[in-house]
Amino acid sequence: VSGTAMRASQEDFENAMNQVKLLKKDPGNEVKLKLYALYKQATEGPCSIPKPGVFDLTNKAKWDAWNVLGNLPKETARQNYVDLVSSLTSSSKSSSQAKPGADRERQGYENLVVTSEDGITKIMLNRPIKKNAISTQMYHEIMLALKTASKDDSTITVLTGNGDYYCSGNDLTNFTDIPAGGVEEKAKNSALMLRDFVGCFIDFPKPLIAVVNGPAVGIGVTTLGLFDVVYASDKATFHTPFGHLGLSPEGCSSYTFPKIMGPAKAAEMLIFGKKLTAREACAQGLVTEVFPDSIFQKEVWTRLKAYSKLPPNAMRVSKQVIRNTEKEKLHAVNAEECRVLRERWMSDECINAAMNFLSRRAKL
Ligand SMILES: CCCCCCCCCCC/C=C/C(=O)SCCNC(=O)CCNC(=O)[C@H](O)C(C)(C)COP(=O)(O)OP(=O)(O)OC[C@H]1O[C@@H](n2cnc3c(N)ncnc32)[C@H](O)[C@@H]1OP(=O)(O)O
Repeated sequence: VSGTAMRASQEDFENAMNQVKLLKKDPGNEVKLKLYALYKQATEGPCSIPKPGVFDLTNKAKWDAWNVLGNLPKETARQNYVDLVSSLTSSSKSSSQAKPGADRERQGYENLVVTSEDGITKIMLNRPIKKNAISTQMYHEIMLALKTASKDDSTITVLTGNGDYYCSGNDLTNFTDIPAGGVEEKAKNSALMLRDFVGCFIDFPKPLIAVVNGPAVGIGVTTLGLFDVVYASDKATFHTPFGHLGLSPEGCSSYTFPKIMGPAKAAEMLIFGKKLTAREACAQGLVTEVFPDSIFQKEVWTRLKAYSKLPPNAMRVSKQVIRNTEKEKLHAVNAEECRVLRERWMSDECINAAMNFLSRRAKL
């Protein structure tokens, strides 16, 4: 694989890294080693670590693959990485069956349905049997969908849920998938993932609207403080049971919620886990408007279609003027929340709460 015609940007490189995590088919060890080597070369330069012993087969294979790249420049390695990922994703696309309407519906996501129509990109969480709980794969899919939507030709972007729930928060089975490096490694990687995930909401450049079709829990609620507009069905509820789960707030809610509803109301939600009805959430400023469930979809989409026809540049610029004064602060809050959570996830309080749910001893 070579790529000298164009130079891949850091953003292209990061997108390619996300795409690798979403590959449906295992590309095989040879390709994985090549990806590993190009990644190391692109990020660290030529291999300078000691050669592993002959019996350390895996690390020796990785070392060989990296070392063989010699003095290949970092930029070239980055471009080759992007080219290689692109060849993997295009071959997997052409081998999967095209669905009718695929021009408007972006396929390739396992737990999202992403459509673009009437100037609106709709990202729908699509795991209704698990109440749209967000698995690790889904965090990556949502990040990719948001990054793609930020660059497409739609004027506004909507996040919503399929089924009776908007989102039941973090998938608690994420606590069971512990890698060889143990719970510390999992907590470290999860904190990085969460920071990137919330960062995508902070940096989203166009109007971002939540269409909250049903109950929202945990991170499905906290991230609402980073949307521009939140419409809710009167069947929706808003629950952040961090205390019950031995957790602490995320999604910048430790900053946005006190700002939106005042510190006392925010504390009741974020420390004591008080569940709000849609009307209460609206009265406290977290929700823009509540609609009876029977007319929710019709009313909201009629309104959004009208908004999507407004001049796109004016909408973008207005959003940025509103957001830019806060951006640095929001990123700092996000980093601090993730730092605290990394500790929480390793606490007995948190691990016991997750295990109680998973062993069906507790539910919210
Ligand atoms: C070591 C470190 C690892 C850390 C990894 C962290 C990664 C980033 C974390 C970001 C921080 C986010 C925090 C949060 O979001 S906190 C909130 C977490 N959510 C919950 O606690 C909700 C748990 N669910 C429930 O209490 C109930 O399911 C609910 C009230 C939502 C619905 O109840 P109902 O009776 O109507 O329906 P069921 O319980 O029968 O649900 C149907 C099936 O869906 C499964 N389900 C629902 N929610 C979740 C969930 N959050 N995680 C996993 N699975 C969920 C439920 O088990 C049912 O499945 P089965 O049919 O197979 O039994």
